Amino acid sequence: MSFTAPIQSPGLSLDPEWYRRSVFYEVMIRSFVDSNGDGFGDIAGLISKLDYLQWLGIDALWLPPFFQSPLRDGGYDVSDFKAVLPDYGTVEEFRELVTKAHERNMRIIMDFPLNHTSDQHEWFQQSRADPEGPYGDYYVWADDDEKYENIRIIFVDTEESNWTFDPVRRQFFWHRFFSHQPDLNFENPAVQEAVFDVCRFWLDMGVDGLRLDAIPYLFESEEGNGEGEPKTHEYIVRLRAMIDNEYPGRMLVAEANQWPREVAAFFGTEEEPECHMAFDFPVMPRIFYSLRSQRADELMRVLSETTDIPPGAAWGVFLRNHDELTLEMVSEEYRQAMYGWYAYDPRMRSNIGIRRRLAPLLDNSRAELELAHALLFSLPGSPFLYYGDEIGMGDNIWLPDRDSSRTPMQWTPDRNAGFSTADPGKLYLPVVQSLVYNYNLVNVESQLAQSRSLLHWVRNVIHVRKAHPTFGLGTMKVLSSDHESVLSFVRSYEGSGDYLGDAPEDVLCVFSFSHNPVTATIEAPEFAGRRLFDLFGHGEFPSFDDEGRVTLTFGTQAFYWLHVGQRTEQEQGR
Ligand SMILES: OC[C@H]1O[C@H](O[C@H]2O[C@H](CO)[C@@H](O)[C@H](O)[C@H]2O)[C@H](O)[C@@H](O)[C@@H]1O
Ligand SMILES: [Ca+2]
Repeated sequence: MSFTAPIQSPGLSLDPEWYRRSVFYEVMIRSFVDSNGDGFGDIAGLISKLDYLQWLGIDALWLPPFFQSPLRDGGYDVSDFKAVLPDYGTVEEFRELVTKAHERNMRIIMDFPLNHTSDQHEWFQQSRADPEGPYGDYYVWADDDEKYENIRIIFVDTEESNWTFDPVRRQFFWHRFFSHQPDLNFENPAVQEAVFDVCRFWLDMGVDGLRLDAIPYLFESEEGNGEGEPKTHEYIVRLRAMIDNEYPGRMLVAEANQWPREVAAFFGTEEEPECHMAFDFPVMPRIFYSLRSQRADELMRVLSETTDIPPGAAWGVFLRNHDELTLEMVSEEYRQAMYGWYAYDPRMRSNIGIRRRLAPLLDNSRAELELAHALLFSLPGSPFLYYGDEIGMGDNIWLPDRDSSRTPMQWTPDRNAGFSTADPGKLYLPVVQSLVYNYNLVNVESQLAQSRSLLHWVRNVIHVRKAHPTFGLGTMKVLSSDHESVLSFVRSYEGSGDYLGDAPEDVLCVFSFSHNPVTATIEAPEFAGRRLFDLFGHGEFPSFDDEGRVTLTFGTQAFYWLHVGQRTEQEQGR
C-alpha cells in the first residue's frame, strides 16, 4: 500500500478544500496544442500553454481520457488504463505535466471511465476467449439478451439494445454506451480491486482528483433501473475511504446525469462520504432555457430546491463540455422548446441533446455570453470552463457525433490556427473556418490584442470571483423579485476564521434575462437599510430601503454582482 502526504508537490497551496475555491478548465489533450507537427495535440503542447492557463486564472485542469485507446469514443473507450496514448506522449511526459502544473499551483483532475472498457482491452479479449480464465467474469455476460429489460438505452442514436452478441464467446455482453464498450462486471471482486489499482497508479503519479465518468451505471439489478443502485454507492464509499486513507487532499467528482436528489446521493453522507464534487446537470439546461424564454422562474425553482449537501462537498457548475448539451434533465415540453431555439438543424442534435459549442448556441451575442458566464461564476459550486469557450470558439456540425465541438484550439490567425505545423489535411480534425467563427477572426492572439475582447472579459470576471471566496464557499438564498425575467440570489459567507483569513461577506447577484431593458424590485428584509456596491468598479448603487427592498434597472440581458455593505451613514446616525 502506498501512502502520500496531503501536500503532494512543491508549489501547491495547503488547502484541503482547494476544489471549492478552484476555477476548473476542461482541456482535451488532443485538441489543445500539437508540439511535434503530427496533427495531434499532445502533452508537451499542453505543458507549453500552462502559462496561458495560469494567466487566465485557472486553478485546475480536467483532462478527458488520455490512455491507450482505439479512439472510437474520444478516448472514453480505453484499451489500457496504465498507458498513455502514444499520439499524446508518454507516462514520463504526463508526470512532467503534473510537476509543471503543480509548480504553478495548478492541479490536475484525470477522467476515469471506470464503468466500461474498449472491446480492444486485453481484459475483454481474454474474457471472450476464455470464460473459465482469470478474466472470464470481468464483464457482464449472458446467454440471451433478456435481463435488465427495464434499463434504458443512453446512446439512442446508435444503439438498439444494451446487449450485443459476441461471436467469439457466443454469449451476449452488457454495455450502457457503444457496443464496442463492454461494461465491467463490478459484482466481481477482482474488477473492484483492478479499478482501485488503476486509481492508485495515477494518484501515485500525483494527479489531484478523478472525474468518475458515467458513475451511476456500475451495478445493475432486475429490481432497479441500473442508475445509482445501492451497490454502486457502497462501492464509491469504499473508493472514497481508500482515497482519504492513502491520498488525503485528493478529490473525486461524480459525472451523474440525473435529477438533483439522485446526483446529491453521490456526495454520500457525513458518516459515509462518496464524492467531493458532482456536476450540476439539472441547473445547466435551465440557464439556456432562461436565456431564450426570458423567464427566470424555472431556474429559480431548481435553485431553490437544490438539495443540501454534506459539509465540504461542492457542485461542479458548467455551461458546456466535450459532450452534447444534454437535455435529459428537462421535461419533454422544455426539451422541444430548446430543440426549436438551439437545434433548428437536425445535424445539431445528438442523442438527447445538442452538439454545439457555447458561442454558436448563443448566436455569438456578447450580452448573452457575459450573462451566461456571470451565472457560471456565481452559482453555488465551482465553475468548469470548456477549452476555447473563453474566446467564443465556434463548432463544425458537419463533423460526426460530438467531434463538432472538439476541433483544434484557435491560438493565432496563422496556419492551422497556430495549433499545429502539420499539413492541414493531417490534423485529427479540421480547424473551424466558418464565416463567423473562422480562426482568422476568433483566436487567442487577436483577443489578447483587444482589451475589450471576450478573453479579457472572462479573465477579469475569473479574477473578481477569485478575490471573493464567498462564491466558492458561501451559501445561497434565492430572493423574490417582481419581474418574471429577473433572477436574484444572495451568496453569504461567514469567513473562514483560519489562516486563510477570509472575511465574512454577502454578495447580491442579480440577472435579467429580458431582451429589453427592465426595472425590478428585489426583496431581502434581512438587508433593510444596507448599501450596495458593484464588485467590479466599486461604484455605489441604490441601497435597500427600510423594508429591505431595492429597485434596480437593467440593460438588455444584464447582471450585477453587488457587495452588501453596512447601513447608510445617515441611517447609522439615527
Ligand atoms: O464513455 C461513454 C460516455 O461517458 C460519458 O458519458 C456521459 O455522456 C453522455 C453524453 O454524451 C451522457 O448522455 C451520459 O449520461 C454521460 O454519462 C462521457 O462524458 C462521454 O463522452 C462518453 O461518450
Ligand atoms: Ca503531436
